[in-house]
Amino acid sequence: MSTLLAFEDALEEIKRSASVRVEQQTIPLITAVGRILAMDVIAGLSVPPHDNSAMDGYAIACTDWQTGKPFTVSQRIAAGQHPQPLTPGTCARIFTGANIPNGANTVIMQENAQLSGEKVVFNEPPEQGDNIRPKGQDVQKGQTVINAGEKITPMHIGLLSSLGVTDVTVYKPLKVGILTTGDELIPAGENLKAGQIYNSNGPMLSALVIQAGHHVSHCIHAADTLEDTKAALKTLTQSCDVILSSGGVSVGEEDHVKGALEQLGKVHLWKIAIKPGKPLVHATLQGVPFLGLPGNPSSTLVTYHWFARLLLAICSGQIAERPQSYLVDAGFNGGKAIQRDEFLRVSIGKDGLAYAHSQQSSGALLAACESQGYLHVKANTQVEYGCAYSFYPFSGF
Ligand SMILES: Nc1nc2c(c(=O)[nH]1)N[C@H]1C(S)=C(S)[C@@H](COP(=O)(O)OP(=O)(O)OC[C@H]3O[C@@H](n4cnc5c(N)ncnc54)[C@H](O)[C@@H]3O)O[C@H]1N2
Ligand code: MOO
Repeated sequence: MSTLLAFEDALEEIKRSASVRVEQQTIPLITAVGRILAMDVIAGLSVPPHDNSAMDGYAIACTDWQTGKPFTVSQRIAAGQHPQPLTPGTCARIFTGANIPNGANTVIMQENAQLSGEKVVFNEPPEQGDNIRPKGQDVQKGQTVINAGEKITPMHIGLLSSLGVTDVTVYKPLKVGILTTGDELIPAGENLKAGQIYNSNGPMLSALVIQAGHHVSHCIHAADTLEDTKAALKTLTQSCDVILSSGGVSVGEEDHVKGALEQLGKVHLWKIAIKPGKPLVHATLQGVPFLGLPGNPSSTLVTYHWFARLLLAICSGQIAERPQSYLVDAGFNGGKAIQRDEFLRVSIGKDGLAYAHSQQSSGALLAACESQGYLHVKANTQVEYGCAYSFYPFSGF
């Protein structure tokens, strides 16, 4: 057990060794949702660019207001018009979004105004700044609004459009190669023979990679031989920025991934103190980062979520952030403590407590589908009812 690398140390090691693997390109903003920004965006103007009205109403100078005083309407300002300075002692009819005229410093909403012939009376004393959205309230000119490495969201597209931005410099999508191994595996659609099972990790890994915004450039299935594994790895190094594999990383005679890596590249780490997912391997093959995920489907899922996702994020130019988590009290007592960090598949009950799925085998995938996230139980810790543990919802990965 002492040869296993601690969970946090393994995360640090992968973070430290990874770097951006993709080039930059400039694309129209409207097509950029989900892409990774390659340069900070600095606001070239303030938003809003001028003080403007938050309400339909009347703009006045606060000091002109007196109880019962009738105001003459000296101008009408609709959104998009350039106002004249306010004639002292008068009011301006103004509409939502219209610029505030020089000399006015408050807007009274029309519901609080009384028309009296051609004039208007305001019953309540206004406060300076009422119903005015000041210049730069949203964004100040010169402010950094998005940092390089952030994933562009629909909100960013709106914000950048408000700044007049039409194009952004982003990273090209990361080309990810996927290798599955195992003579027992056949693709869905074929008839199962004795001893065979369907390949589920290949399609799951493809989906995880696509969901994260990367490009699956090549999927290969290798037979359980050293030669076939090496041939597949050579092909993938030629066409991919990063390679992920599933299976063949444990100690059995049929496990050839680690052996192939040792012959073709450099192995940085093997075996981590986590459950599930212990025999994870991290290597470099002719400059291409490689992560070999254990073949048990839940081990593949957990090691993808924690390690592959991080590696792909950094290689694609993204800021490497730990998935969102919060503390949740356990609604159960766990088994005895083990010397590995454990990621239990759990759901949050109506009482707000975390409940472990009854099936925690690393070979079981339905349990993950029926759960909401991971409860992180640190090495040498026993889960106790009512004690708090970090809960990582699947939606944060
Ligand atoms: N003597 C030991 N045996 C094992 C150890 C150990 O320390 N000593 N570790 C166990 C642990 S923990 C894990 S996890 C597995 C990982 O083994 P591999 O990564 O070498 O994976 P395989 O042996 O190839 O497969 C394991 C399991 O998963 C199924 N599998 C593999 N690929 C797929 C796929 N694409 N789709 C669906 N299912 C897949 C495979 O059929 C096996 O049942 O090793 C333990 N053994
Ligand atoms: O480390 Mo393995 O994934 O427990 O079965």
